Amino acid sequence: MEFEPVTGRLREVRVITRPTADGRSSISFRNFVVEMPFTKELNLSIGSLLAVETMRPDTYLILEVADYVPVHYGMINMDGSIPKEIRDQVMEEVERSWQRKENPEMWIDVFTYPIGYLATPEGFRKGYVPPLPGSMVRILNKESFKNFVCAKDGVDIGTVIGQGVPLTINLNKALIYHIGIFAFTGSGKSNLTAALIRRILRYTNAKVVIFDVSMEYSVLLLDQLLTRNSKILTTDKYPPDLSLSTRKFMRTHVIPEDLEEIRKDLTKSFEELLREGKVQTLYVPPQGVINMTYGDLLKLVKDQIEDKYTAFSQKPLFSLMLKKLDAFMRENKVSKEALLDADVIPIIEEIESEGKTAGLKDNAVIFSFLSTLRSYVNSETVETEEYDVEKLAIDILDREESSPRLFILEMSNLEEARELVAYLIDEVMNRRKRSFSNTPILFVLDEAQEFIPFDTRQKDKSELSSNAVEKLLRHGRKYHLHGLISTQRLAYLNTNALQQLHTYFISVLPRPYDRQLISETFGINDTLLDRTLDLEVGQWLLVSFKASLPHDVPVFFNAPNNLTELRNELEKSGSTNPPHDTK
Ligand SMILES: Nc1ncnc2c1ncn2[C@@H]1O[C@H](COP(=O)(O)OP(=O)(O)OP(=O)(O)O)[C@@H](O)[C@H]1O
Repeated sequence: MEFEPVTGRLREVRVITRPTADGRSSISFRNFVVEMPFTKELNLSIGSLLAVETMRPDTYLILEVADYVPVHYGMINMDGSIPKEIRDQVMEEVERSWQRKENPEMWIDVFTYPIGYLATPEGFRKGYVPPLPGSMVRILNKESFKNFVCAKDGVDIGTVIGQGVPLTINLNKALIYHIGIFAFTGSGKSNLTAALIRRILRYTNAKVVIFDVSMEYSVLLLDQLLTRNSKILTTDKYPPDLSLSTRKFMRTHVIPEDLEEIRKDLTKSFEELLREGKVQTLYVPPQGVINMTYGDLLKLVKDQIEDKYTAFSQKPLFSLMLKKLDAFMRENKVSKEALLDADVIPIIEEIESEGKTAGLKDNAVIFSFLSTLRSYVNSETVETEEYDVEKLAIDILDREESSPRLFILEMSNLEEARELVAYLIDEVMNRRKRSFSNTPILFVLDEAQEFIPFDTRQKDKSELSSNAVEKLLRHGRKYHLHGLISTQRLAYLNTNALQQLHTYFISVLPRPYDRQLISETFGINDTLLDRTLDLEVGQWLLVSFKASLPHDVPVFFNAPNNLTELRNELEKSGSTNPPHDTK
């Protein structure tokens, strides 16, 4: 470990306790105040890492800077009770002394907190040993910071604020443990999402499925759509005439201001996408014409038990079937929303054999019920011309190297979108369970509060989408199915889903509740999270829990501008002309 030349001393330890965001309990944070000299050599910023001696020899506690303020001894007890004239005199004197620099009456109070790591002669390890008050505190230099924070051979996703080093992350691991992007509207969520997706497509073998309710990503990832095997799926109908459909495409998509000057090139590129058949209409069945779920079967069997016309001799068998279904679903973690599949056949066979042993006649109702059920689960799906959810799931799961890697699902109707999210995730999960493959699939949910709200409803289909996404986040990892969710309000989100994410990107969240929720989930100091309020568009705090980074250190960084990357790529592929030389 190497350090900056300027050192400080640990002056105070403060423990701050506050009620949790839900008001049910309380949470404490340790804060350490370090005194650093006020000198121009001091190289310190929010997010800098410090090392302080502890009670154990050769063991240093690592602290992260959450805030820092200059202090002048002359003003320590200054308040309104001191006469104005004296106050003015003192302040003028203090103002002059800041210019003189390196005056022992001035210093910097640095507010830090322990991030849960110790530096020992054997290297870094997780843990906490109390530091010794008064002892020396050193600042990790750029190289040591980089070694500790950034993933070796990782993918570059921007620049660490204050350090100027590239922030590299382990993208594969970030994917595995799901990703969340949280920020107030206009902070750059779509920009960061698109920048991450282009890196996922480039550096991993994952397939990406974007549920796009704001119709943004066809533009933000246009270069990827042009150069990769990909699909834009829309519930809208496009006219067969190419120029008319291109015009419609341009009309229905928002072109960011920064791309206005290449509008003509964009039109040509969209025409190319349409000509190549990369834009397809997705057939969504009218309500009710959907495949049977396990929940539907449970209801059918229950109805048989309750039906007064069902023969008494058969009722116990229906009850047995219900019991077996219940046990099967519990054991295999099959939800009621899961589509009914051939896995149910052994239960059908068992009940049939029980019926025969019990001496039921061949024409008993239960036998015809079981036999129609068997034909239903064995039936091949009716081949239709339309590109539907099932065909989409098959394409998403296609293992061929040449199969599409990027799918953008454009959905302007929210209820339809929720249904689609639920059916597609269920269909992909069920098919993956039956035919395993380890190609990762990432589902991207923008405006996640619409799909996994805190308060779900059956009526607007949010119950359906929320259950499916929760299942994806809870169990998807086993099947290499992952989620990236982005939202502007955490408070409106299903908290069960939130707890499954291990990589968080946070920018400005104006509501204290949202920030508190994050600090409690990850045990990050409130003061550090409050600094996200100062972030500018495109600046983020990355928090990872055993995922993107080698150590769990919250890190502030500048994200790349996706539109610049898009323009560069379009230029490289000859889709746009290089900008005119203005020199
Ligand atoms: N890293 C960045 N560098 C430069 N510009 C950026 C960066 N991130 C975002 N921007 C710009 O800021 C603006 C808002 O970004 P973006 O649309 O991604 O925000 P958002 O959070 O998704 O907004 P909304 O919630 O309204 O969809 C855009 O013009 C975008 O190009």
